Amino acid sequence: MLSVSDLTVGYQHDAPVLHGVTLDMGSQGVHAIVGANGAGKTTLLHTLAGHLRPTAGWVLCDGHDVTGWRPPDAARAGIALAPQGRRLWPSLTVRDHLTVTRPPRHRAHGRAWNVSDLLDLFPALAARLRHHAHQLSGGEQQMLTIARALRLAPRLLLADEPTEGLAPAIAAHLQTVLADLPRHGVPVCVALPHARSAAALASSLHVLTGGHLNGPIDSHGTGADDALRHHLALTSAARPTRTPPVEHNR
Ligand SMILES: Nc1ncnc2c1ncn2[C@@H]1O[C@H](COP(=O)(O)OP(=O)(O)OP(=O)(O)O)[C@@H](O)[C@H]1O
Repeated sequence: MLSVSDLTVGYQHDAPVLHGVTLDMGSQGVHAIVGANGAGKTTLLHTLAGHLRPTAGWVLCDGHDVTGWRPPDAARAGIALAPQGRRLWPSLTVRDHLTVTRPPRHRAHGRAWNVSDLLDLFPALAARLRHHAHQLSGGEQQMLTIARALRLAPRLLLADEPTEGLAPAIAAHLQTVLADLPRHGVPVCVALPHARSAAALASSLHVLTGGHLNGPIDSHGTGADDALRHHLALTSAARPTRTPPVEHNR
């Protein structure tokens, strides 16, 4: 549903962070953007969500040119961002976060998620409904960040480093939830620093290095040249144990 072509984006006009990035995300699966700190993952996701305006290239949504769109335009098209750093509202409770967030009117809807659906997805939040965001653990805050984004009934969820700083067991739980979202009708684009966790989660991987995007590579490493495969350390141990829903929407 969302694609970018030859995209150049930066914060200063003469110093682009992303160079000629081309990426096609279909309406299924989990797409991972893998890159080291500072590679430009957030820059790419923020451009998709309308927070940054490219200096060159195109953004297409359902085949329409939406280059330079603003966040409300992206939200109306069904793009929801679960941002790095979570950006929860400290004075609001968990229940408040889930009830004040609603899909914008006059927009393209994905699956509707009511509060009980979200508590089924994240049972740990059920006991925390009256707690304020700042009283939650890091893992609970991340669950709430994803749950809040799902309340927008997205057609595509952008998740920026959702497992950053979390204990391995909590990170694994969140990865499982994200990997299952396409089965609930929500494709995902997730930015992650490590290829191993991305390979366990995603149906296709792209790698950002030096502002250039490589890939797609499927979860078996197909599509990677030898140098990139070595870089990713996509060994058999890194492969998912489930059968991945590899898609061919390009
Ligand atoms: N608001 C900004 N103003 C100027 N430069 C920025 C800004 N935000 C990010 N950058 C620069 O853009 C580059 C890419 O940053 P970005 O946050 O997109 O990377 P990232 O891959 O998400 O990194 P991380 O994993 O550390 O979050 C970095 O060199 C960063 O310093």
